[in-house]
Amino acid sequence: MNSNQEVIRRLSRYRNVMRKMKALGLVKVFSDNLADAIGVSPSLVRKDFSMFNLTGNKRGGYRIDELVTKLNVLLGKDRKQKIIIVGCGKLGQALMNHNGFPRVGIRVVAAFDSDPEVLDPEAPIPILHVKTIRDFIEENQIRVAALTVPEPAAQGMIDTLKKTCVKGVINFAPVSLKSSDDFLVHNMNIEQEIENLFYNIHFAETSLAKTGEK
Ligand SMILES: NC(=O)c1ccc[n+]([C@@H]2O[C@H](COP(=O)([O-])OP(=O)(O)OC[C@H]3O[C@@H](n4cnc5c(N)ncnc54)[C@H](O)[C@@H]3O)[C@@H](O)[C@H]2O)c1
Repeated sequence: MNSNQEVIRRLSRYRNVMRKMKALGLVKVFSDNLADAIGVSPSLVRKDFSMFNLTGNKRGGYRIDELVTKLNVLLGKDRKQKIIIVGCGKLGQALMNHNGFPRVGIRVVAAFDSDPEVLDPEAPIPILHVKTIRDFIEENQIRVAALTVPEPAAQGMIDTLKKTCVKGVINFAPVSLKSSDDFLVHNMNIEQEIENLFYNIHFAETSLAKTGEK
């Protein structure tokens, strides 16, 4: 992830924390609170905010309402976040039924599959044939897609999406697909994440054991 993406990810996390604080009745927040909540230093919070002219001060803190509104604009949260899902198998269906999306303003507007058996154009989230995907994307100005097709179909689908107005894909197939300047791919490789977790645990345990030996 490049440094811009890291800042954007932090802004989104600040926003989510502040929405929870607001729901608890809090009016102001300090950089230390946000830093604690997302595990960074207070000075990094202030640096992130000053980069986007988000005002407040060390003593008086930031007004949560104002900051959330400004972050919404910065992150494009004031616009509808429509996504489509490509591949309506086990994972695609799980994402379609995920009730966390509406809470954060994300709307799954349609899903696509190549298997005629799973199509359901009349469903609340219509499942349409993938051959109609380009027209649907252009008509509905879709900018983000979730890719839940089998690995062999993933690159071909990226090539198709690149010819549309889609600008970003979250890819769940276990293949690392490349981003370009105007087309972002976030690869979510669950196997790799679990493997890394095991490696990290193993590394921590063996380092601890070595330290104990000294
Ligand atoms: N199921 C999981 O828990 C899980 C977890 C992490 C990652 N993944 C990955 O996500 C992807 C989907 O997994 P799944 O378990 O849902 O598989 P699945 O076989 O249940 O579903 C895949 C769906 O994609 C459709 N499809 C195939 N080619 C297509 C194409 N060219 N265009 C449109 N649709 C197409 C199939 O008809 C099917 O409905 C895989 O790459 C898998 O490795 C799955």
